[in-house]
Amino acid sequence: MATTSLLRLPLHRGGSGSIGEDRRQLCSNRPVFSDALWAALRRDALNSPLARFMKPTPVVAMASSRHWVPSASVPSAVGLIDDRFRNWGTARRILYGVRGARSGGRGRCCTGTSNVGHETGANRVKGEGGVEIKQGEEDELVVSSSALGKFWQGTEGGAVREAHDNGASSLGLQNVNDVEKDLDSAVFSPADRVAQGNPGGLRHSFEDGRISVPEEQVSQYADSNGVVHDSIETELQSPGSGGASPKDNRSDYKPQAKVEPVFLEVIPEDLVRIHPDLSDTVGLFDGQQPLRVVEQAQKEADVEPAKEWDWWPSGLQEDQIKIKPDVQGKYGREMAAAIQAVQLACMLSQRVQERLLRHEEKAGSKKDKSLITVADWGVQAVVSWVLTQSFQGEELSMVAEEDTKGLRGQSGVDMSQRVVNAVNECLCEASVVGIAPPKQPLGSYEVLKFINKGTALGGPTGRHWVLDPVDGTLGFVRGDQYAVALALVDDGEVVLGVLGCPNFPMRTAWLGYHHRYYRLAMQIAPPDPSLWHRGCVMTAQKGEGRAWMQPMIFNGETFNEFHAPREVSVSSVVDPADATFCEPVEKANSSHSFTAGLADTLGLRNEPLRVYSMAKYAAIARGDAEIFMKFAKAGYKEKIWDHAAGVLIVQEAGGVVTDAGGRPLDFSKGRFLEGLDRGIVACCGKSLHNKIIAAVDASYNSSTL
Ligand SMILES: Nc1ncnc2c1ncn2[C@@H]1O[C@H](COP(=O)(O)OS(=O)(=O)O)[C@@H](OP(=O)(O)O)[C@H]1O
Ligand SMILES: [Mg+2]
Repeated sequence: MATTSLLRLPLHRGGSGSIGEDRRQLCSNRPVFSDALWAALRRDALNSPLARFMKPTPVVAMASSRHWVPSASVPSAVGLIDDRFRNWGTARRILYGVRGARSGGRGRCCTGTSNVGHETGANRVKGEGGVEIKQGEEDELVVSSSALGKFWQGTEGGAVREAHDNGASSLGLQNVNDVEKDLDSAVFSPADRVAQGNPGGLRHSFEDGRISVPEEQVSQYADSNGVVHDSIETELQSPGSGGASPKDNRSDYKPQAKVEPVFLEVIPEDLVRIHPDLSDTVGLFDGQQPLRVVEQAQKEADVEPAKEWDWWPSGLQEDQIKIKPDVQGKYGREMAAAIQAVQLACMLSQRVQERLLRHEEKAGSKKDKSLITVADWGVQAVVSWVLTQSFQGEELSMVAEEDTKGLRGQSGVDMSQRVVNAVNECLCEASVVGIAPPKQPLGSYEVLKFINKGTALGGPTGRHWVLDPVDGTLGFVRGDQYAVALALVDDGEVVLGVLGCPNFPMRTAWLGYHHRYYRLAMQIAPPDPSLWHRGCVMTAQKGEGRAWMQPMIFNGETFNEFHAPREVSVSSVVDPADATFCEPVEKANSSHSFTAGLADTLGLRNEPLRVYSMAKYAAIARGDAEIFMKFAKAGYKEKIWDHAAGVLIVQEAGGVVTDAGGRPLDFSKGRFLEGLDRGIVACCGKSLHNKIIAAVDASYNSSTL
């Protein structure tokens, strides 16, 4: 049977460091007796890939608790119950580290920051020099160090990186020698070590770079899954606990190292229970188990009080809400919910965009440097909430662009609070789309849970909602076009598409004006609704052969006959000389030179229409343009949420969409459009489409794509 090493370090209750009944209480100046801790950390580390970078150097971990992790970050503690450490039975979260070992900086000691569990947002305390200890049911700290080695990766050039989910956490240590040098700087003198005594009561010695612990201190421990672990029993004590102990006397302790070992965090075991069965973890929060873990996290740690709404949100009483979009067809029920979700979510995105333009809100960036805003998360939460409300008791699988990584940690606290506020601000108006608002505002934990529902993997069977909460983020932050795109994939086929384009006016003529202009104009003199100045929502169901457009709900109005959908259809142009093609605004997303070459070959005379987002599909579906082409750089994998809704709407409006080889796009392979041949070509009709595919074939090999 596989064994992992586990060190169980009982923490003593009482004294100034006590964590007592109130688990949120901070533990200040709680020394963690490092010989014990370090022994635990090193014992397996020395048998891990990290070992070759390490010297047998005891480092003292001095915990002094200062930082409290706000409840908003707690779901992040369970947010990645997926990969690296799944072979654990149970573990508690330990963050330990050394001040100065900052990510990306001039790290002074390779200890850095780590979780002994899976990714828990360690970065938020990195470099802050504080320690936090949250207490679980039992006063016991469990350190399992077997995964430590996995946390670190040696790269080809000998560089050490944190194999942390947050890719930004390179320690900036360039080679093995640097690591060793840095470790040297963290050595505490033997005299210090003697002075420290061996407070944990753990006897061990270092020989040939390996740590050895006397047999009698090692016992076996079986976790709840029956996995047997080696365990070492020793003690951690807080300064005031239990009277005169040699361990208490550490307030004058001063490490000689330039770097100061810092933090340690423990969270209740249940928060980070890891499911040994892989099937429990696939799809993350999609399965029951992980959600239960989140639930547990809420109970244990989310202290945010649920507040009542101060007022009945929209002025409508629940029993007055009668509006329900009446949608027929096989997926009529789903379509009705999808329209409500998109209409409501667009209210949120519009608000956020206005705030961005007024500089009251700002965008952040993701790991891949792409932009993200409150609206990306907020829309995802709102759509997820509406779908959950609409299909209560039914399983909900959602493949969506965002996850909650960027909302974790210290840096994410502020953003997550803004997201929660935006979501509540929006949900309290849910009755405008015919849904009763929640009885009380959602807490941060709930909002993050709704966002996390989007982590499903999709695939060839079953129903999966596919969502791009803000497509065309660049356009969005620039105050330009963007789309909220929701589709339903049933057994691998897109069967329903709803595309909300808040800045894409119903009437094409208005496209000539920048939407900021007419927004301004509207404030001065509100125009007649028949001017169709506002954004639109386009919809289609598979097999209907028809596509629809309705005005976006605006300024808190409720659904009414004006919002009834109007049918749209593609352009009837067949002559390339009269056709207009759309393409992404950014060259980085699609080669403008390649499409210019194609346009030339085909005799397209009009200037390309460069529009952000899936509004391009909307433009084709309603005849504003004839062709949409996207040729990303080789190696870029298109995501299903960037196309699903738009593709169906164009097809049902009478258009043709394929890859550049003329094959249908395959939405059955998970989160990516696997097997896509070169690029995407959407066209108003077959004959134009055939010409483009032929032209691509003729010129692709000589292109630099
Ligand atoms: N390198 C690269 N190549 C191709 N495509 C990429 C690339 N990087 C990102 N993306 C995806 O493109 C989505 C934006 O497409 P747009 O058509 O709106 O592009 S553009 O902003 O008008 O240039 C954009 O969607 P959002 O992230 O939702 O904005 C991305 O999914
Ligand atoms: Mg997108």
